[in-house]
Amino acid sequence: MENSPTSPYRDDIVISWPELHRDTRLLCHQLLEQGPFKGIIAITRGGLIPAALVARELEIRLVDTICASSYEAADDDTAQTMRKEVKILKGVEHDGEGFLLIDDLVDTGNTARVIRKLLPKAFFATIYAKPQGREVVDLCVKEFAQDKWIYFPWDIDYQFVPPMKKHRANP
Ligand SMILES: O=P(O)(O)OC[C@H]1O[C@H](OP(=O)(O)OP(=O)(O)O)[C@H](O)[C@@H]1O
Ligand SMILES: Nc1nc2[nH]cnc2c(=O)[nH]1
Ligand SMILES: [Mg+2]
Repeated sequence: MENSPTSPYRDDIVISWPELHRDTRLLCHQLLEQGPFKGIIAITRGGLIPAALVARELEIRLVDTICASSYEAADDDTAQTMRKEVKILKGVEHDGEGFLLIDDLVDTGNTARVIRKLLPKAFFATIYAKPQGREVVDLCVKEFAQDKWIYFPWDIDYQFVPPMKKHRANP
């Protein structure tokens, strides 16, 4: 997909539903070594689906949310979004002790840093991480370079792609 010249992202990683499911299950294997947890706190919105999958594997029924927003759609309607100040729309009233915080990914680490301050005692896990944010979380399954933009299955759609041969300069 097209990247604007000012974007820090140079490459796309597209994650399919089966890949997300498999990666989340890999995370769960490692989380089983860390628990038990009293409950899960999903960081909206990206953490909601991973948190549901983790809740199923770890048999946790107490699932709460921290509602955060840190990126807004760019004016030109590209999928990659502009960074804004992290806003907390809804928090929780404890320090996170015994709880598992789940988000889909950590990129710059801005969102995770703000949430870590609110819940310093929670165990923080994401499915994916990029280098600038990796240190902020306790656990992730896969790491990607800082210049990759990750498309989650809920961001994308199946569509027709012309045969590669049509794009070659000298057929
Ligand atoms: O490490 P950072 O640079 O802060 O970026 C990571 C955050 O950005 C995305 O959320 P976003 O704010 O786009 O909202 P969403 O989860 O509702 O899509 C993603 O789900 C993480 O929460
Ligand atoms: N979907 C998605 N959201 C993000 N928010 C910050 N970085 C990313 C990314 O790589 N992909
Ligand atoms: Mg998010």
